[in-house]
Amino acid sequence: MAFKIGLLGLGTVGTGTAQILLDPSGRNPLVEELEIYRVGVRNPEKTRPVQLPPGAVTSDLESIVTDPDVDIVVEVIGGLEPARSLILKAISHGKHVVTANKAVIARFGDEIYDAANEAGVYVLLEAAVGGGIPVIQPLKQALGVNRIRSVIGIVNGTTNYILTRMQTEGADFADVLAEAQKLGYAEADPTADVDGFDAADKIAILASLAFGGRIKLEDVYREGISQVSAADIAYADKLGFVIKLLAIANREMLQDDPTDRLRLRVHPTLVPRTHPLASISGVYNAILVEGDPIGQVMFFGPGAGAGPTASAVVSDILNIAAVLKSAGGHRSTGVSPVAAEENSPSPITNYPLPITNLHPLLTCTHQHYCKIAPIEELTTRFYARFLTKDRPGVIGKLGTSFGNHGVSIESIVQTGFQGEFAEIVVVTHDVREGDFHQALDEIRTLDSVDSIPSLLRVL
Ligand SMILES: NC(=O)C1=CN([C@@H]2O[C@H](COP(=O)(O)OP(=O)(O)OC[C@H]3O[C@@H](n4cnc5c(N)ncnc54)[C@H](OP(=O)(O)O)[C@@H]3O)[C@@H](O)[C@H]2O)C=CC1
Ligand SMILES: N[C@@H](CC=O)C(=O)O
Ligand code: NA
Repeated sequence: MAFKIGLLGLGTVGTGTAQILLDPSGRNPLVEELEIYRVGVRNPEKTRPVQLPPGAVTSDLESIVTDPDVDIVVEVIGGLEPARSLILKAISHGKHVVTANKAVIARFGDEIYDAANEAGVYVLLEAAVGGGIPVIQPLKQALGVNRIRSVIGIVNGTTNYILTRMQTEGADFADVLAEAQKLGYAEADPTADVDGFDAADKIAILASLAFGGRIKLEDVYREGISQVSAADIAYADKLGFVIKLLAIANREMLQDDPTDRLRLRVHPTLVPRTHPLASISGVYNAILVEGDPIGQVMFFGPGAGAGPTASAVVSDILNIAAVLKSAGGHRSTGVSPVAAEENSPSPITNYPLPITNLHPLLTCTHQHYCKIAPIEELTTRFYARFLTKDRPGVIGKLGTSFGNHGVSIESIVQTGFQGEFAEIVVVTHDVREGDFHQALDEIRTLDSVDSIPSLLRVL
């Protein structure tokens, strides 16, 4: 019994996926039963590094998702449209779907999972978060009995690659980004990586699984890495930190907050050098999950790139094939309900059967939306860099303004000069974000303060 795959996209991830499927030797024997049946691309004339069955490649992707012979559609074209419509069409034609597309799931996951549950098909997305790292399946299965307290991750390979190279070699931001693009790590529009959108999509997906509710993407607070300068990387290093783009989801059950809200945020963060996430470098990702009773568990591995991401894609295909296989026949010889409904002139008589009882550990069934606390209510430490006039008493004035708003300072140092201005770096103790910003508003009015070029949170 072969499972016919309709592969949408033959770029970085699609090519890696085809390479595994075309070379099953030494892998799980079920891989031999997965057949690349059709492949959809934008430009079928392009020379490809994989040899595909004759006539398999087409630019008519709709014909793949509606093809009655296709069992599993693999969406690795990326972007929002036509990805969303193709996934929905595949579902309505009874196809199971595997996708690496976090952007589409973070925005349209509710619509897609409602449709999939109704149609009795699976939509799996292991590749969408952490590339090759198994993290989606463990959250759904192996960690499912835990009450999750927090998920903290380095979930974007491109930005971690950029920050690592800036830190270790003093490399230039634009040069390293171009390299990450060449290596196939970056999104088609790399601002999705640099400005934190990709990490926000990923933490929304992880939080939804960890905390068992849907997440509205606009509730995720987001900052990218473009404001991180070489100077901040150097000062952070002197203070015993490395700067990482972290994606954080945690549940804070405060005594005076009975609503049990989540805090969701993506921003560059000073991570103490002794923290397990501090040593994650290059394109590697890591996701630190804390729950009860397990305590801490960390998932680590390559977060982007053809081979690792394809490993996750094919593991999802394998999971679906295994479930279909253990359920016995997965095709019907009757007339397809879709063909009947569409009054098809040539009724389809061999089509994928919907599954009446979807495996509860492979599906996503939650319906309610999680409550999210606003960023102003976050309590965190801050790092701030100030440019001030070189006058006596400036540090005292900064201290007074912070004190006026209940901000307690852990360290304050004058680090040097930038032209005519003195540079002062402050690290605070834990402070309510809203109070910290009020203090900064007051500081900005001080005659001796020129500007505040950097403001970063500290883990
Ligand atoms: N790259 C990575 O490391 C990772 C990527 N992902 C996700 O995987 C997905 C794919 O990424 P990646 O492989 O890097 O992307 P690429 O840009 O390398 O490949 C995209 C592929 O899809 C095809 N395609 C794109 N748009 C259309 C369209 N409108 N109609 C037909 N074909 C289309 C392209 O065709 P053609 O070849 O003819 O141009 C190409 O084959 C994205 O959702 C991405 O976020 C997830 C984890 C890691
Ligand atoms: N652009 C993404 C690719 C994987 O999801 C990244 O850099 O992490
Ligand atoms: Na993954």
